[in-house]
Amino acid sequence: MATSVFHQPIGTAQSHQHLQNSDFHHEFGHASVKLTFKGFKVETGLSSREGFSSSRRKFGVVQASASHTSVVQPVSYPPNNSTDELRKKSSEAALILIRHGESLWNEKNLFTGCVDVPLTKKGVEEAIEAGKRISNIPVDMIYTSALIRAQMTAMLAMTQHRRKKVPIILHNESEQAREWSKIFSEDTKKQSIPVVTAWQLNERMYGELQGLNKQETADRFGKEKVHEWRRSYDIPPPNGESLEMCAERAVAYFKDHIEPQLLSGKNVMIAAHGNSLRSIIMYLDKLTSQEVINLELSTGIPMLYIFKGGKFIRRGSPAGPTEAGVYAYTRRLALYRQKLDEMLH
Ligand SMILES: O=C(O)[C@@H](CO)OP(=O)(O)O
Repeated sequence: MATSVFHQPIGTAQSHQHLQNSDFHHEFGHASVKLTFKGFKVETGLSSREGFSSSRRKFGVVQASASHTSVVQPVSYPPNNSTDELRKKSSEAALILIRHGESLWNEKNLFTGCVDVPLTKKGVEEAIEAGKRISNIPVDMIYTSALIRAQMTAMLAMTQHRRKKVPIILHNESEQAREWSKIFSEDTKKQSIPVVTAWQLNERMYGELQGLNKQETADRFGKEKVHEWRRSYDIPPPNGESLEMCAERAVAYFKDHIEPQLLSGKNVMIAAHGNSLRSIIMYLDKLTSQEVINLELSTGIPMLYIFKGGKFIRRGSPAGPTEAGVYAYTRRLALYRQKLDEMLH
């Protein structure tokens, strides 16, 4: 079997060869990935200055909306710069990314984009399986796209979580929606995980390809043209979004809304889509526009990053609920595991 990409430093030319390997996404899902947890010491991704300053700049917006919600604990920054630097250095949190399980249009091989299609039975099973893999990893906040396939995936995955907190979708679309979904028990709030839905995390908008069969489109316009529409970085499909355009809104959302949560020590799960997640991974792993072309994500396979000292450290895909190695990554995760064991036994 080929070496897993997680045996290799992601930031090297060699590892990008691995990213280009078409086995890449299968390897995420293979049980042997657990070996890769041992001695993996590569730091990749964000050198965060730019990201954080932009996060801070827009942070008022996050706080303003969070303060109206019933379950999100707003995060706040200390005013003083040196304390801020210290916090940046000391904070650590888990970030789980998951592409939704198979949808009914994945099954039919149709371009889906922003069409709101549900999961197949296989997709439901994939989401549950994904949930088992991450069932011991703390999750304090969930972000999903506005599309049902990502939301189903997040909710189904959480049915498997050992902590048994209840994921609750926040409704901030109007004052009335906020009022009507209020929770009046602090205890119940503590046993909840806020789920934020954001259109910015949606699949790229596929324009006039939405609803078309991928094979028939390739037969009609040529395999190369269709590959260019599907995987080039900056060439949009007819009247749709290029990956670059999708990245503009998805990565901006990540920087402005999700990074501040990670920075405050919240463990975050994002359930989204092939292309919105490819653009976020491009940012986290600092892939070039050439490298991202060959990055493929499987449906329903969670990917774990540790956010530490202002950097994203890629940890691969948790092999299963019994994989103790996952928790050795950071002291906080180890403590969380210990507490969880004490609580549940
Ligand atoms: O149809 C879509 O919306 C996407 C994801 O399924 O397809 P592609 O992999 O071609 O970007």
